[in-house]
Amino acid sequence: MQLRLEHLNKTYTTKRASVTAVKDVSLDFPDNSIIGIIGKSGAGKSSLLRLASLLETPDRGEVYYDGVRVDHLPKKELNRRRLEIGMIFQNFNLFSSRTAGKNVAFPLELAGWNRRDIDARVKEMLALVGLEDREKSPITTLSGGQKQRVAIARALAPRPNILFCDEATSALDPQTTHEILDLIKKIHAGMNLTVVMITHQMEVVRDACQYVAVVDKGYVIETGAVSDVFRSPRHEITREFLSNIRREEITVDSAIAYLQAQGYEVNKR
Ligand SMILES: Nc1ncnc2c1ncn2[C@@H]1O[C@H](COP(=O)(O)OP(=O)(O)OP(=O)(O)O)[C@@H](O)[C@H]1O
Repeated sequence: MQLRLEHLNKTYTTKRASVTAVKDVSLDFPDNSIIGIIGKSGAGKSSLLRLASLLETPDRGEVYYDGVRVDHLPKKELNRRRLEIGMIFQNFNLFSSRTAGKNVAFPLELAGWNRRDIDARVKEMLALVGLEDREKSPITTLSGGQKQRVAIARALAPRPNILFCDEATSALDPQTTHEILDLIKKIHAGMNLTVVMITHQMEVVRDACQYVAVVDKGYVIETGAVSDVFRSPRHEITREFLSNIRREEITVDSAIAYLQAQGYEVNKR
């Protein structure tokens, strides 16, 4: 699906203050791409995601899915559009009283699928995420990575054509993050799906996304293909995100020094 945002604005007013979280945001990415939206805490990423995923309506501006305007839809039409949207979250948002299989079944029950089709789809989705043997497992017995796999299976079970990921790997260790991003990329390659990832980690953008938008103080300050933005970032905030990943990367020399200190013989060739 092709997602287009035009001049979106959103202001939240509380008793104490009024905050404009999204300011004149326009974005337009190719069909079925993996898009990263990166920004610091409070930059407006989640607010933007809520507008793009139709959870909230903008004060001004427009949201288009495949060229059709979808903000401010009447309730019935909005509910129909919601079936086209999958979402996964940092804290998984699974039903802890249900098994893995029953979590995946939930949106299909809501959509009125019959029992036989639900059972078959649950098995298919759990196999897709590598958890075919955990259908009957209570959620509480699963690791963080396994929980996110169940959440992905649940989000994609009703065959949405866009998947929003809200800091989906932020609660996971680096190895599990890597595995979940690989899974999302594998699934994306096998189906007609646009993926929008909200993140504060440039590694996630580097490892999984084709396009990126950098958000700061409500504005999109830089956007483009990931390869172009990594090669020649134009904005200081983007450069800061990039230098953060470079600092965290293990250099060959530091890895060799570590292994030698552990008593290993290292052949530098
Ligand atoms: N429902 C709301 N009511 C009032 N203010 C809000 C609401 N949602 C967001 N804000 C404000 O809008 C600004 C942007 O918040 P938002 O959560 O979108 O940023 P973010 O980039 O997702 O941050 P984080 O990574 O910390 O979640 C913040 O100043 C926040 O306090």
